[in-house]
Amino acid sequence: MTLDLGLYLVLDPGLCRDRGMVETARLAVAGGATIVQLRDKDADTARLIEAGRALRTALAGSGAMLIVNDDVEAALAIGADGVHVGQDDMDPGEVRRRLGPRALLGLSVETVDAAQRVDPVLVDYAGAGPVFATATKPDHKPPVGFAGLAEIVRACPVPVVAIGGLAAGHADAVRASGAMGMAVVSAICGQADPRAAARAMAQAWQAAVAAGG
Ligand SMILES: Cc1ncc(COP(=O)(O)OP(=O)(O)O)c(N)n1
Ligand SMILES: Cc1nc(C(=O)O)sc1CCOP(=O)(O)O
Ligand SMILES: [Mg+2]
Repeated sequence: MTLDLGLYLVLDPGLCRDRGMVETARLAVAGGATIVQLRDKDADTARLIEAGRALRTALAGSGAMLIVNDDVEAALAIGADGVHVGQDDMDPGEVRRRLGPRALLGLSVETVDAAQRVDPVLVDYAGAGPVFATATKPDHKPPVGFAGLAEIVRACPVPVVAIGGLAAGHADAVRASGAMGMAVVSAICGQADPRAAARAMAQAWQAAVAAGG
């Protein structure tokens, strides 16, 4: 399967509220999300596995990839397409060793220095941000803005997906930075109609790509 970072949904169980993560993901993928990340910072491995298996079943045949945040053992048990880790999580070399050669490995990079240190032999893509301050991740690093994002993209040897405070209206600027997609939580999870929200974002992204930005 080809890696398409275009519209990367990061799930948040709190923001999905009564609709739940599985239905939110299903609607978002119907609207054009290309990747879904299971991110539940309060769940232990057993709960992540349960949620991830339900997500995997719901997304089967959709073409969307399933990534698990932080937890390699859960990703392996789920049979997910990959794992995303941050600079303060497990070492990428160790993640790759446990994950095997086929699964995807995403790594957060918040600075040019971190981007330069990404090993493309181990890491498949980078999540760069936050572009803007966001209440979704209270412990986020300082916002980089679009200029900072462009510097990170230039320094990074793997494709970059931008994250942090993004909405459909940012597609042109994100694309102009050289990023290969937009990762969002609240712009989809927190919305009354996640499918329509995802469709608006996916269309904005595709238009930005078609415009050659
Ligand atoms: C696509 C993407 N990019 C960045 C992150 C943030 O990862 P991390 O810095 O490890 O923070 P937590 O998400 O674990 O709180 C991400 N999850 N996804
Ligand atoms: C999960 C996450 N990681 C970030 C980073 O900067 O690494 S920002 C973030 C949350 C993004 O949420 P929203 O789209 O609602 O702003
Ligand atoms: Mg993490």
